[in-house]
Amino acid sequence: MIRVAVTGAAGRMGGRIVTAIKEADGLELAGAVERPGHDMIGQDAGLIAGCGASGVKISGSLEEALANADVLIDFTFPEVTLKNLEVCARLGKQVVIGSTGFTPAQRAEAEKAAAKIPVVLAPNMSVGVNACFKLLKEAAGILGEGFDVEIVELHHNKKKDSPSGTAVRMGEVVAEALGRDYNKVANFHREGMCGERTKEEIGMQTVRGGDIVGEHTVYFIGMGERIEISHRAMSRDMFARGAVRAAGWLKGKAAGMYDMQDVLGLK
Ligand SMILES: NC(=O)C1=CN([C@@H]2O[C@H](COP(=O)(O)OP(=O)(O)OC[C@H]3O[C@@H](n4cnc5c(N)ncnc54)[C@H](OP(=O)(O)O)[C@@H]3O)[C@@H](O)[C@H]2O)C=CC1
Ligand SMILES: O=C(O)C1=N[C@H](C(=O)O)C[C@H](O)C1
Repeated sequence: MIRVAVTGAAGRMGGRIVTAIKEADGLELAGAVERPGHDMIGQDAGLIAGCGASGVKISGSLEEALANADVLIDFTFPEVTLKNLEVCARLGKQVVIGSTGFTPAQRAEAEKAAAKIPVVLAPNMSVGVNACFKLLKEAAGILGEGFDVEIVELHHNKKKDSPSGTAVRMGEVVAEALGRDYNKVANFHREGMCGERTKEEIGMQTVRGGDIVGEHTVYFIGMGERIEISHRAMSRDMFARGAVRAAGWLKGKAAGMYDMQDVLGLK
């Protein structure tokens, strides 16, 4: 049995992950964490998730929640994730990270911790989005320079980071396939007399509103034709199932940084 602890257990993703662990074969919930002082501390994590009593109380201490766990699943925020990673590296626990919005410096910090323990870090745990990454590479390779690339993502009004981690990864995949540097060609802002579109830029547009779970479209726009590769998430459950699958996959893996392409065998 693989014993899993979950941070942000009372959050939007945390609850779905607690439920997905309960539904998975070979894994069990061993710990649940919220920030110290959170209203839900001391409550049963399964009851808060809506999947029935789990016997695991939400704790304000990561160390306590990890005491009986092999692996941590963390969907919180980069600053929190990095602190949690440090604790896991010290205690020799495996980690699955779904948090998004890492700066390059924060990403480098995560890589450092992953030299000590096996870590899966992915901006999107769904099979569909990971298939899209492959399709995008293929499409960009075929279409080449003749098509303008624009990426549009839509999310709920509580999302804190922009553009989404998934949209950034899509931009990186397309840029790499076209021999461009994403950090140089991504264009996040057009307003006023901003001039004609350059051939190289990749437009990154963000929409926020209501309860949209997550939608991503990459447009390849040519003269007289347009290709759109879209993914729409209908619920958070497939992200949670992906994270739980990654937690199972980590068993026996060497220290290092992995992503969902490794977990799904898509590399
Ligand atoms: N990789 C993927 O497939 C996906 C990634 N995400 C990413 O996951 C992250 C979380 O998203 P979401 O669940 O919607 O956000 P939520 O805000 O609903 O959840 C985050 C949770 O973490 C809690 N938290 C804050 N600080 C700590 C701490 N120190 N220790 C433990 N828990 C803490 C928050 O508590 P409080 O509310 O009190 O601050 C909250 O309950 C985001 O970065 C999002 O982009 C989301 C979906 C899919
Ligand atoms: O915050 C969210 O909700 C989501 N975040 C991820 C991202 O930033 O890519 C994945 C998903 O689209 C939902």
